[in-house]
Amino acid sequence: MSCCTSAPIVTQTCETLLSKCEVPIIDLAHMGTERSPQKGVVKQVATKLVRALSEKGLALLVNHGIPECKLKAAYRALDEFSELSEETKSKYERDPSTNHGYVKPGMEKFSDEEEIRHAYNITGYKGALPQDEVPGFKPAVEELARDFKQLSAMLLTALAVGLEQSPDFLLTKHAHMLGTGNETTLRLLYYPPLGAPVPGVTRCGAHSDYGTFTLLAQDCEGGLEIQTPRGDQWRRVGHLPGAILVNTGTILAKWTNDQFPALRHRVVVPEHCGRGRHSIAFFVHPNNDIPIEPLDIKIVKANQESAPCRLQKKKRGVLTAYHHLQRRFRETYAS
Ligand SMILES: O=C(O)CCC(=O)C(=O)O
Ligand SMILES: [Fe+2]
Repeated sequence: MSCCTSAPIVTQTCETLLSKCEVPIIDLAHMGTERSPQKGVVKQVATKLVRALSEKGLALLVNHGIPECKLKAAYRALDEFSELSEETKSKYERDPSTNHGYVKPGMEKFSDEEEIRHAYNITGYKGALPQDEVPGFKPAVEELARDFKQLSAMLLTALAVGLEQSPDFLLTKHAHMLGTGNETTLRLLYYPPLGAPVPGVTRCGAHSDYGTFTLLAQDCEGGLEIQTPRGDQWRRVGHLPGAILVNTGTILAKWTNDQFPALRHRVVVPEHCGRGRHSIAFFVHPNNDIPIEPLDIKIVKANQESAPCRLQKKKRGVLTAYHHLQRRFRETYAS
């Protein structure tokens, strides 16, 4: 596996949101667990989370409880899988009916450019994992999926508290994360090294995520950029070792009437010879039957009056979480 310690260090001269102190950093230490949350700490996190997601659309989480060694084990597992023959990999290809499985380079496109990445989606539909070919794959992804699910449950609790709802207001909408009837997905990503930028080739085209929120762990290769809310600029996010990024997805944006914007983001090829990028995304989705329409909540922003969310009358033809997602998949997957 390419690793941050063995390759020459390229001095990063470019500014990032992180280097300009423009990404909120939220410390999750001592939040407790889903069963015994530390209410005072949850409240503090809740305030910071609502502020970060409403003002910036993203935050970096530290002391989140997911150890780096588990992330590295999953990075390694996908590296090993990517090196298998095309014929072997094709046995594990993504099943469009469950979204589970391997997505080879070129299969999923967010832009007109060629997008070179290997992805392995792990959903709650108990699809195949390459146990025989890569023995470390299953334990690595099972442990990580459990950890990401726990972290997401704590964040959903904090978010509900921050929105002045009962602590389980959002959790109940996500009751079946990684079970049937819920499209929450753990996704391992590997972008092989390209040497230098190649015209017409990118790593991941611009898009916003489809779910409630996404948690993203990444190695030190860099390349992740977000579009500023006015849409006029792309900014590098930067890398804070050990931190996990949280960003709003389009479902949370719809629930909050865009008061939590779903940031568009992309991954570009580094200007200097890169070593390959690894990242792990955990896409948090509500249960399939949950309607996606503005929620009846008020969002209290610092120094502003609370804004009512339900600005429109209930419309006919409201999509459920499931139909919302299928519509987005049709836009991005080659058939
Ligand atoms: O690799 C990354 O850092 C981003 C991946 C991503 O945005 C996605 O899969 O939705
Ligand atoms: Fe994304």
